[in-house]
Parts: sequence; C-alpha cells; structure tokens
Amino acid sequence: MVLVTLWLAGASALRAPVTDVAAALAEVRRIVEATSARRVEVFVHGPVEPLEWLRSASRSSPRVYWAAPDDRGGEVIAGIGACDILSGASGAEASLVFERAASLPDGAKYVGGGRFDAGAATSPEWASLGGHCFVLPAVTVETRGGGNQGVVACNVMGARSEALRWLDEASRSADVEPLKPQRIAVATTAVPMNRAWRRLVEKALDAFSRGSLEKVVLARRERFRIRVDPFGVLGNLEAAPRAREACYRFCIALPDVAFVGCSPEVLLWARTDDKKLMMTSDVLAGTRRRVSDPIEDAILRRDLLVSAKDALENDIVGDFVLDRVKSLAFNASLSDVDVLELANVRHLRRTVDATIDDPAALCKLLATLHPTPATLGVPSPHARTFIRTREPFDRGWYGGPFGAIGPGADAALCVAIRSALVRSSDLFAYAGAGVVPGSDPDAEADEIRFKLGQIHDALAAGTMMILDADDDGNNVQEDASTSSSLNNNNNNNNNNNEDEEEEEESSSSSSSSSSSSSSSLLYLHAPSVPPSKKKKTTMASSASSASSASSSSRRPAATKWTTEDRHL
Ligand SMILES: C=C(O[C@H]1C=CC=C(C(=O)O)[C@@H]1O)C(=O)O
Repeated sequence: MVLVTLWLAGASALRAPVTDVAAALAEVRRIVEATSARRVEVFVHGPVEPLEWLRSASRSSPRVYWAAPDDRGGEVIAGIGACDILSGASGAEASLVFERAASLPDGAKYVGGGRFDAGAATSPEWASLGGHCFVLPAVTVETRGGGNQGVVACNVMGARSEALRWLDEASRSADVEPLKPQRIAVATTAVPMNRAWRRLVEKALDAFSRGSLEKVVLARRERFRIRVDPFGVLGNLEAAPRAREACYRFCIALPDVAFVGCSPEVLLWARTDDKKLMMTSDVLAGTRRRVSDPIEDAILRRDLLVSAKDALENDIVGDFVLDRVKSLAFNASLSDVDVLELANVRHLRRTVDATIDDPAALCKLLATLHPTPATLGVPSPHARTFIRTREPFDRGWYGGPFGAIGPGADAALCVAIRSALVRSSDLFAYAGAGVVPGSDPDAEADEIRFKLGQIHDALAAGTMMILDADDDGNNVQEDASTSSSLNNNNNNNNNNNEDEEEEEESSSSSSSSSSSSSSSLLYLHAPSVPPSKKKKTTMASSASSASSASSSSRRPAATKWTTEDRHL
C-alpha cells in the first residue's frame, strides 16, 4: 500500500506559502488530481479557525468536529464528507475502529462516538444516530496547539473522483443570509419532573441503605422546541469562558440529526511521550456552581474541597478507574485532587496516568473503562439496571465515548457529557449528578440545573440560527404523549412513567410558574431566518449567521431568565 503525505512546503520549495484555507483547498485539489496519495496535506501559514470554516462552508453532511483542550494537545479537526463510515446499531465497537484506524496514513483519524448504554432500548429521537458512528472525513481543516497555523487535508480511501467531489463541496461557501436579531421565548421541560425526580433519588437512597448500590448517577433531559444550527450551538459553547482551555468540544452532524457538546472529562487520552506510550483518564466527580461574586465563588470552591460527600463521589470514581487501568497498564497512578474551574460549575478532578506497553491494550482499556462511575455508578451492573429501569428517557449518546482515533496509539475520547441532541425542531439537553448516601434530591436537581446552564448560555448567546420560532416567539410545552411514548420505548418501570404522566398533566394545567413544575421559559436573543426562508430550510441545510463568524472570541451574552426558570 502506498502512503504518501505531501506537505506543500516540502513538496515544492518554489511555491509561495499558502496563507488561507481557500488557497490550501485549491492546492490540495491540484495534488489529489495529480497523484495517487492516500492523504494529502497542505500547511497553512496564517490564522486558521476550523470551526469557523465548518460553519461557513457547505452544509452537506456528514460534518464532524473534534477539539481537545489547550493543555491536552489542543488538537482541532473539522471535517466534511466521509471516505469511510463505521456505524451500527450496537454501541461503539472499539476494536473495529482501532483496527481500521491502525492502517490509516499518518494524520488521518476517525471522528465519532457511541451510545452510553449499548444494551438499552433506543428511543425514536436517537434512532438516526445509531449505536455508534465513526467518520473518516474526506476533507479536514486542522490545527494543533493554537490557531496560528493549520493543515488542510484530504483523505482518499476510495474513488479519487469522490475525494474531488468532497473537495469541491468543502470549497463552496454556504449561502448565508444576514439575519435580524429577534427576542424569542422557548419553553423548556425537564424529565423526570420535580416530584418524580425526588422519588427517583429517594429510591436510590433506599437502594444504598439496602446495600445493593453504592453510587448511581441520575440524569435529567431538557427539551427545547427550537430548530437550531448545531454548529452555531457549538460555536457558542466553544466561545464560553474556559471552554477552549478546559473542555473537549465535539459535534457529529448527519443529514437529519446532530449531537453536540463541550465536555471537561477525558475517558482515554493516549499519546507518545518521550518514546513511551502514555495514557490519561480523568476522575471527575464532585461539583459546585460558579458565581460572579469572587468572595462567594471562593467560598463555594472551599466548600467543595472540604465536602465529605463530594470526596466520596470522587473516590468511588478514582478507585474504579485506577483499578481498571492497573489491570492493563503499568505505573498506574492516581493524582492528588485539583479543582477544575469551568464557566458555570467547578469539579473535583484527579487523573489516572499510566504507561502502556502494548498499543492493543488501548482498545481493551476503552472497553473496560466505559462507563466509569462518573456517569453510571457502582456496582456497575446494579447501577446500569437502576438507570435502565427507572430513568424515564433514553440517554442515547449523552455520557458515551466521543473522540478521534488515528493510527498507532493516537486516540482521545471524552465522556460526552454537557451535550445535546439536535433533531428536526427539537434540541434535547442532558445532565446528571452523582447520587451517594447523604445526597439531597433538591441539591442534586440544582447541580443538574447549573450543569445545564452551559447549554442554556450557548442557546442564549444569540449567534446561531433559530428557525422555528412562532411569530410571537416559540412557547411549546413538552406534550405528555411524546414523553410517554419515549418512556415506553425505553423499557422503563411503569410506576415511574405513571409519575411522569401525572406530573406532565399537572404542569400543563397549572402553568409553568407552579413550584412543582419543571417547565420554564428561556429567553433567547437570537437571529432568526427571514420568514420567506423558513419553509425551505432544513436543519442540514441551515445557514449560520454571517455575523457569527467572529463569535468564537465573544463571550456569550447574559441569559435572560424568567423567575420560573429556576424551577427545573
Ligand atoms: C454526569 C455528569 O457529570 C459528571 C462529571 C462531573 C461531575 C459529576 C458530579 O459531580 O456528579 C458527574 O460525575 C454530567 O454533567 O452530566
């Protein structure tokens, strides 16, 4: 097999350096046409913003995005098209992805992810993403350790004509309309709703006292009836304070569905360090919110550091990860605790670091690490059963592994928390909290609300297109019929579903300001598509705001909350 990687600077000393993505794409095209290289790379000497390129380039799919935090290599891959897709109904088949990735030319990587729980029934909203999907993008714009220079690349695994078609697609700008900012209100509904949530946490506390469980991570799903450009949401997530420094940003967009997120937690990061193969896995558990007042914020930080309950949550994850890593790697060590500060919340963080002899162990490690008790609980089988039978929605890819896998031992997969599913005219956001003996249901609900604040802020930042607001603003309650059909599809405990339906009814009849309701109004100051364009535009073909091109350097605007917003 011929592996040819052409770097413009090395390929022709006579050529002037390429300084922008458009020129690099043209150069890549010229080389792809003229050679039989399996991967062509052209170096760009100048600032490169892969996400901006992805947002302003063709709306075709698939499109993928993967970005690591600055202090973890800072690799960014934005990709359009696919020269290979590994997908299926089951959860991520890590071995197949690692096996295929091993034969890729240097630099080429699969980007994708999979379900949190491959064994749980898939609900309709998650159906099109499947159990797992890893894409080898046809055309990528990439940076490493900052955007001052980058690489434009084309992977050619099949027909050359297909690669050229994707290069043409990648060079085409989206037809972007200038958008008029408009203030709209979007109703959100969280499941399980408040009463059912309390009962769920109480059931977990009961299981702890009976000795069948030690910890379980319980989640809530929030639904927004809006149609947004997922890469617009991603741009706002990435523009939030501390996101680039501390979070993995990711998105996969297929024709009618997208999954997007900004997670602070790495499941498995492997790299070669001083000729040794090193791996890192985060131990992230224990949370307090961030507030703007520096004194109160410092008190919350201290409170987290001295909390026995949060230390227990973190210890459970630490013991599990260390144990699993020790079984496959050597020199495994658990670091001291540190506080990871994010925009909305802070966490207790430790890392497990180890050296690996055999690159093949990476694939086994991934299989044995996921899901850690940071998203599942312990003992794993009991926590899994508890979640499968009692959580009233399908987690889908929330909490699953998402990342990039290349040849050799080049792999990074985050835990896809702080994430959202964008589908048709719905956005579903997810967040969970670790429940341990001593947990208080209302405090855990608050914690989830603070975590979801990250998605709320991204939606409220107003730089992504909102397509489906009514003339007066969108204000749609989650209807009981949809909710219960999702519940039934998820094989859930009937009593719990009855609770949900009971609450859905009470909330819609008593208005969203009821203290027992989990509905709220989130005001978004968002550009909207001109009415004439509304009907024609689909999610896959939606264009993002032209003014959003500079959004990555902007802080999200303050969210305008109504009083009832805080009743999640
Ligand atoms: C499960 C989530 O967070 C995990 C990661 C950090 C802190 C957590 C906690 O304190 O409970 C969770 O374990 C989520 O954000 O949905």
